[in-house]
Amino acid sequence: MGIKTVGIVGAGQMGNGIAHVFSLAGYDVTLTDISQDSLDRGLATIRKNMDRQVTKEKITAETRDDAMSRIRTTLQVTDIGPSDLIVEAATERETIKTAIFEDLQPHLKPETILTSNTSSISITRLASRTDRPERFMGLHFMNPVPVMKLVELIRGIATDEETYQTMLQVVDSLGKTAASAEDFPAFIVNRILLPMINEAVYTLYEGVGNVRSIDTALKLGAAHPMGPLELADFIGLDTCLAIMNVLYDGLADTKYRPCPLLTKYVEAGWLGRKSGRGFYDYRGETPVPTR
Ligand SMILES: CC(=O)CC(=O)SCCNC(=O)CCNC(=O)[C@H](O)C(C)(C)COP(=O)(O)OP(=O)(O)OC[C@H]1O[C@@H](n2cnc3c(N)ncnc32)[C@H](O)[C@@H]1OP(=O)(O)O
Ligand SMILES: NC(=O)C1=CN([C@@H]2O[C@H](COP(=O)(O)OP(=O)(O)OC[C@H]3O[C@@H](n4cnc5c(N)ncnc54)[C@H](OP(=O)(O)O)[C@@H]3O)[C@@H](O)[C@H]2O)C=CC1
Repeated sequence: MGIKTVGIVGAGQMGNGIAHVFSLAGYDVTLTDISQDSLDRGLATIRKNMDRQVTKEKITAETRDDAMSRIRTTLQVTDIGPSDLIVEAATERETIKTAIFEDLQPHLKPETILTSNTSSISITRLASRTDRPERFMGLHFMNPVPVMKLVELIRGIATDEETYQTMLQVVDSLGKTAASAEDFPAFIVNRILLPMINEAVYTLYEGVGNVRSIDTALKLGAAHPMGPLELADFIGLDTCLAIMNVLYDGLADTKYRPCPLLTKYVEAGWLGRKSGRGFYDYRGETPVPTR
């Protein structure tokens, strides 16, 4: 099926990045969120990131203006019902995602494809709560979306071949590369990445190193572009904890036990960059380690 219109749920760091790449690729995008504030911030971020691409001569000012004009925002999730493709990118909590799909269902076209950008939650289970498990897939972008080349494609047990082929074409049209993963907790990237981040938090918790030494060690010693604690702050510590809990519960193996220090940061509301404080404090000129 030809995809022209895309409805995106959640205007947070992933949702606005996903709107950015779809609109630049020529799709008509409608972005929805539960708060006007998040929609305003999401649009401002898209504009800022496109401005940066103009400055770096990756796109022209005209391309940016065309793309921005293809993005609409709405507080009513039902407004995105008539889209050809839905990308759900709301908070990483299964009850939230399920409720969104339930609210959307009566407003969808029969042929609409549903996708979730979930980092870890079972696609089969999310799909089973909708009226179209055969047209439901995991479409997992990486952060920052405009920069990272990969999109993981996850088929649920019932996803049909046509939907999979359509989504392969969509990923290609965005200039990204797809990697297909089976539907097991946290798929491929986060099955490997999050235990590493969790281990970095244990390394901090046990006093093997401080925030700065752990990040410097992995950046300069293993050529990672960001240290694991800096990356955790970038992803969002709430999201990191949610992914570890899905791994721990879904695979029933103690090796995925979330570090108590990660839980403590989340309980404090220190969620990383998005809340101004995490393993680093971002409220001043330069980030300052909190341990
Ligand atoms: C949790 C999940 O479910 C899955 C995940 O996403 S896990 C997270 C995966 N992501 C990562 O691992 C990111 C690791 N970090 C990096 O790769 C790099 O630090 C980074 C790309 C984020 C920034 O790179 P950097 O070199 O430190 O900064 P910077 O020079 O500002 O940016 C590099 C390029 O990206 C561009 N860029 C950075 N952020 C951007 C954004 N949000 N939008 C558009 N362009 C952006 C910059 O303009 C720059 O472009 P040029 O190469 O043309 O100069
Ligand atoms: N962060 C990352 O690096 C990555 C995250 N992901 C996944 O993407 C999804 C979003 O993550 P991310 O963007 O980081 O999270 P954010 O917290 O930045 O954004 C989530 C957004 O969803 C909104 N939201 C919450 N409930 C609803 C709802 N019922 N309807 C509409 N919008 C809602 C939130 O609004 P409010 O703020 O008002 O609550 C917020 O604006 C998650 O599933 C996450 O696992 C995937 C790849 C990478």
